[in-house]
Amino acid sequence: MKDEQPISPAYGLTRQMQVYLQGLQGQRPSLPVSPEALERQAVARLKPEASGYLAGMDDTMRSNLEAFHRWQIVPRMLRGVSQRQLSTTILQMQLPVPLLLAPIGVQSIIHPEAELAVARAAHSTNVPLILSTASSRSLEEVAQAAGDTLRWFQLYWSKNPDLNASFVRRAEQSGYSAIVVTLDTLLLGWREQDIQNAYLPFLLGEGLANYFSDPVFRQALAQPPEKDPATAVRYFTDIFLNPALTWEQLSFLRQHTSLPIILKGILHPDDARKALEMGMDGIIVSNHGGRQVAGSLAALDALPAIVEAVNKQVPILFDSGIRRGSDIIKALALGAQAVLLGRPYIWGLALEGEQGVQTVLENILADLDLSLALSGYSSIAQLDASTLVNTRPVR
Ligand SMILES: Cc1cc2nc3c(=O)[nH]c(=O)nc-3n(C[C@H](O)[C@H](O)[C@H](O)COP(=O)(O)O)c2cc1C
Ligand SMILES: O=C(O)C(=O)c1ccccc1
Repeated sequence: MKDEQPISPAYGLTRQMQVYLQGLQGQRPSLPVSPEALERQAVARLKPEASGYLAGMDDTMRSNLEAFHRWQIVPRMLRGVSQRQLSTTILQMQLPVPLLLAPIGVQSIIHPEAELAVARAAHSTNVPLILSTASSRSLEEVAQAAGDTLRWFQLYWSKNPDLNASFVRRAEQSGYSAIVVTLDTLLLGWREQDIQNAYLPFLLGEGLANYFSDPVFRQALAQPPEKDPATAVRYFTDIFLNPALTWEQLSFLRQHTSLPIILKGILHPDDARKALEMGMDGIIVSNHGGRQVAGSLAALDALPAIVEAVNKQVPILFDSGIRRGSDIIKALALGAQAVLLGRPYIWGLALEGEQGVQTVLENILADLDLSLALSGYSSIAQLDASTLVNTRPVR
């Protein structure tokens, strides 16, 4: 697939025709094409604990989706759109598409192949990935499955500074080319479904591959995790989140890596300015898919003011609520350089493993390509505020 150059000048059309031609042979897509149907099917397939874990705060998730609905694309005609340019450059890294896989932890509760299936699908579609610290497979194994696909490592800043430094060193050695520090999860939010189900995957040892394989983590234990998993899990729960973290400590990380550092979970323009002050290389505007603060603003509603505050000094990425190609267009038009896709690829993973992730990615990219062309654009670089109208302004 990669050699076939998945993002051809007519990617969307090629994908459409592939599906329609299969239809002539009596085959229909096995995976639901609409994200809403995909979610329904995945949720029905998963165990209640796993689908409960995927959920977030209903009102914040709804806000994320509604914010996209308030912005609408104004298509332009006859501007020559036979060739489309979807690639972009961020921090001197070439992204084939303005889309990355969001870091999502503990994928073993979704599918036995977990992050390996996702990494293979990222490779076959040439979509960059961001690996969670809390992955079910080690960052080294995932790197191998991802081959030469662009990859970044997401860091949960633990209470053990040596462990943080070790994670960063391992990521550097395994070809991860940026460190994404997640700021919005210094504690886990009040997650009603998980609490109702009395379910936290880590306590069952899920999602701890990077910890259990880490020399610094292992040194802190009297017995290796294989011998005494209960104590290892307890040590993990003691250290893995660090609510004492403050801006000043970001300089520690700066000293420990030459990789670009990108802060994930920014929602206020003053925090974006603070990131610039601290010499950070990029930010991700995100409300964590509505999983942390019930009643928080939609991530998309936070984007314009942050774009203004950052004033092009560092790249801005966006996530929380991306479901279709048109959502990508809207986030880019509002000033993001690229977006992260979260739950939709996990729904694909739940239903069809690697193939499911691949199909979800092929579909959203085909949709993006066609929607871009039909809106009158031959390059994502042409998207700007004039692409959109805000039909229902915020109260
Ligand atoms: C099940 C689940 C686990 C997640 N785990 C992580 C994680 O380990 N690290 C992180 O930075 N973000 C994590 N996120 C947040 C995503 O990276 C992303 O911000 C969010 O899913 C985007 O919203 P969307 O799902 O609406 O696309 C997780 C999200 C979900 C749904
Ligand atoms: O569940 C999450 O949203 C999340 O970000 C997380 C936090 C700790 C470990 C794994 C995932």
